[in-house]
Amino acid sequence: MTAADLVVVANRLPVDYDPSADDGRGGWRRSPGGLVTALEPVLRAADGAWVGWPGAPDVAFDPFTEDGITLHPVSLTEGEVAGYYEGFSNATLWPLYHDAIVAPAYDRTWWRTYVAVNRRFAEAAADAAAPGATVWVHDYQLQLVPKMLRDLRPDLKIGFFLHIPFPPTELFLQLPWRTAVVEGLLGADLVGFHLPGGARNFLFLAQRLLGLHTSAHSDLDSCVGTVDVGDRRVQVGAFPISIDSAHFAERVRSPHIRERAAQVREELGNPETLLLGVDRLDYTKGIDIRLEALHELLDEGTLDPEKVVMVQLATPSRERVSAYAQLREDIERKVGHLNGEYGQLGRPVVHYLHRPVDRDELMALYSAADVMLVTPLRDGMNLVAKEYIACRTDGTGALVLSEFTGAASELRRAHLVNPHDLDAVKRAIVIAATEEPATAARRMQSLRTQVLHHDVDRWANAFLTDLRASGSGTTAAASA
Ligand SMILES: O=P(O)(O)OC[C@H]1O[C@H](O[C@H]2O[C@H](CO)[C@@H](O)[C@H](O)[C@H]2O)[C@H](O)[C@@H](O)[C@@H]1O
Ligand SMILES: Cc1cn([C@@H]2O[C@H](COP(=O)(O)OP(=O)(O)O)[C@@H](O)[C@H]2O)c(=O)[nH]c1=O
Repeated sequence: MTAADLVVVANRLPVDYDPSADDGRGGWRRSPGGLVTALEPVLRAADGAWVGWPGAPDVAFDPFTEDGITLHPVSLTEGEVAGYYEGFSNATLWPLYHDAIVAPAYDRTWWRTYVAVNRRFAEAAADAAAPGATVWVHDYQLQLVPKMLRDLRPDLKIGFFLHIPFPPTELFLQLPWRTAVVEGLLGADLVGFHLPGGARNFLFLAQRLLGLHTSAHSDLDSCVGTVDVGDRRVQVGAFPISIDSAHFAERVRSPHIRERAAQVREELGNPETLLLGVDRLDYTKGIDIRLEALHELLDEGTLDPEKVVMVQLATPSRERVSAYAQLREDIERKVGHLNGEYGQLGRPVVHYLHRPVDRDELMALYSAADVMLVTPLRDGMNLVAKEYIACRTDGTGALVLSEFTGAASELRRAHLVNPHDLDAVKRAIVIAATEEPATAARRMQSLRTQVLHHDVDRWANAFLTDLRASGSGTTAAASA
């Protein structure tokens, strides 16, 4: 395999290996989550390489090419999946970075596995990159890779982007390995976050934990500051991610998706109001909140069970992490209660699917739904909110959106809610479902303008342009 000029390094490859697929012969399927949705079109256009885990333990594959991208699988043992992925990434960092919605666990053996696996990713990236290449490292699972990779390959341009929120500094300071994480990230030439707040928190920590000289700017462009690390100047910026908006807007118009959207409404009994939720089954997503809101609205008679139907897709996620197993029980109990009290024979009020749904079916659902419910307690961005808007090509539809998503900072005309305030969520659902059509259309028009103009190409270009320009500026150490 020839080395690539642009290399993406992420925990997952864009495809997951499922050993039980195809009657036990094994097969590949699309990986879950918004990171893959966002990066796949960017890398395909650049003929780049992607370094990542194939999603199953104890399998090893040589590099191969899929759809124009060279994939470099990184093998993990069962024990490494438990310590690095389920443990340190998803039972320590994920809850800590999402405002400690569940308590983060601090386990020294998980940390040691995280260090060892980060080193393996850094070595794989060093092998995949051509001389002077650009390497773009992604997300909380790989925060040590930038420094490890710089030590191996000082010739590379190294960028890092965090897809989840960067936490308030007092929460981050709980992490026993906080200094090593900040040092790891500072191996990059550019460290990017969705929002300026995350970038500012990181600048503060670089100064506080490592005593480094930092400067912050309040200008409107994407760069919010710099950190001087020896003779290098690291840029720190905010780059809100997006979707391939034009692709969604075009594909949703195809006849088979339109027909499927009409069929969905028909199959659901042509409800007056179709509510939709689309999430990984994650405690950050606030699925329980929207179910509670619906339950109370039905209890008090504000919504009529004859006229409203909710569809909730909940892709299985991180099922061996205990908080996720607990969440599944909770959500399924709530769905059962709602249907037990308000469903009819053959006509539940909540249709709940616990499996991944493919993109065309998802677009048909976006197209069919009157109100999209996006109510996370915390979310880095939330691409689902943007996908729904891109699919509303006729200008109808309404979005109820948590203030605590990254998307809320751009989608100001959505029905913004504080998900901790159940009455506010209920009010927003009712307003979204009943708003006068001309007012709703003006809202949707403004949301569509935002999403169609700020697409994933713009995000990637902004990041890569700043990355390629990084390294300028003289630090005190360099001029001494
Ligand atoms: O790989 P998994 O453990 O199955 O999780 C799926 C992905 O979830 C997270 O996605 C985030 O990235 C999105 C795109 O930037 C963003 O919109 C969303 O708010 C985030 O939650 C995670 O960050 C990825 O690494 C995972 O692959
Ligand atoms: C439920 C479901 C989702 N998708 C796709 O997954 C991503 C989700 O991205 P988002 O940023 O909203 O959140 P996370 O990354 O999961 O934290 C989005 O592109 C959805 O279209 C899917 O393809 N199929 C599904 O069933």
